[in-house]
Amino acid sequence: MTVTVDVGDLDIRVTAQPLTQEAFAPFGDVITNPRPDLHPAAAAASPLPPNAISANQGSAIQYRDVSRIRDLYSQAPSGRSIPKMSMFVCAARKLLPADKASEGRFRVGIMERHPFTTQTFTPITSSASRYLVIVAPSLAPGVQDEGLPVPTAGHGLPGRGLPDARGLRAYVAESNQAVTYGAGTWHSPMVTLGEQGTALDFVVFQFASGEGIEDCQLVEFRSAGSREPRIDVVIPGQMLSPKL
Ligand SMILES: NC(=O)N[C@@H](O)C(=O)O
Repeated sequence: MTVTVDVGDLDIRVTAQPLTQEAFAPFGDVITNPRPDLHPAAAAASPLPPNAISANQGSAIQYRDVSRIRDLYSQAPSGRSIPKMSMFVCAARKLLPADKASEGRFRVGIMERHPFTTQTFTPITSSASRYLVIVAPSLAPGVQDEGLPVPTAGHGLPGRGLPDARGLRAYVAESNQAVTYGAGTWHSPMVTLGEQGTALDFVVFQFASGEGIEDCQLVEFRSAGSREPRIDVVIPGQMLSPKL
């Protein structure tokens, strides 16, 4: 089910920032090797981070609980779920021109949420290597979202309410970072960055019931009259240039 939201003459420009756990914390988790400097061979002799253990006869480091996974379908109308692993092959999006020639701009027309489950996107080696993570907090409940089921109990959930475009945040992720959207977190469908014709492949893990309205709720931004809604993310030039 798609809810159409009239954003009137809203004109928003958000500049994307690098994806870090600290910046993204209100919306979910970033999963990346916390100590790329630490080789498993050295792990036996060096102190490890608190969530790490030496594993596989000393040939690996295991970092535990790297992301919160939630299955809240016991609170859904269906009351059932199964774990789902899928793959999304995400084409690099065409960006719009921005104020500076080096920058790119992405117009956000649609947001979605999975109210009863976290959703983890893990990139795997592909022709593209960066992506944009766009999220928004929830507004207070209103008449337009009355029909959308959400969990009523659970610590730290956004709860009811349509996306608050004024609170939009955008992050540029590298291919060594996976991201978990918190249950019920409004987010844009994946935006791969890179040359046209390239794509970034993701292994995606979530729970689902098979009931459309429980699994994925969509919002489309519209503007009264003929004008397109202006909810834009600006990607700074240095985040678009290939890595050295
Ligand atoms: N995030 C994204 O690209 N898509 C999804 O969340 C989906 O379930 O379709």
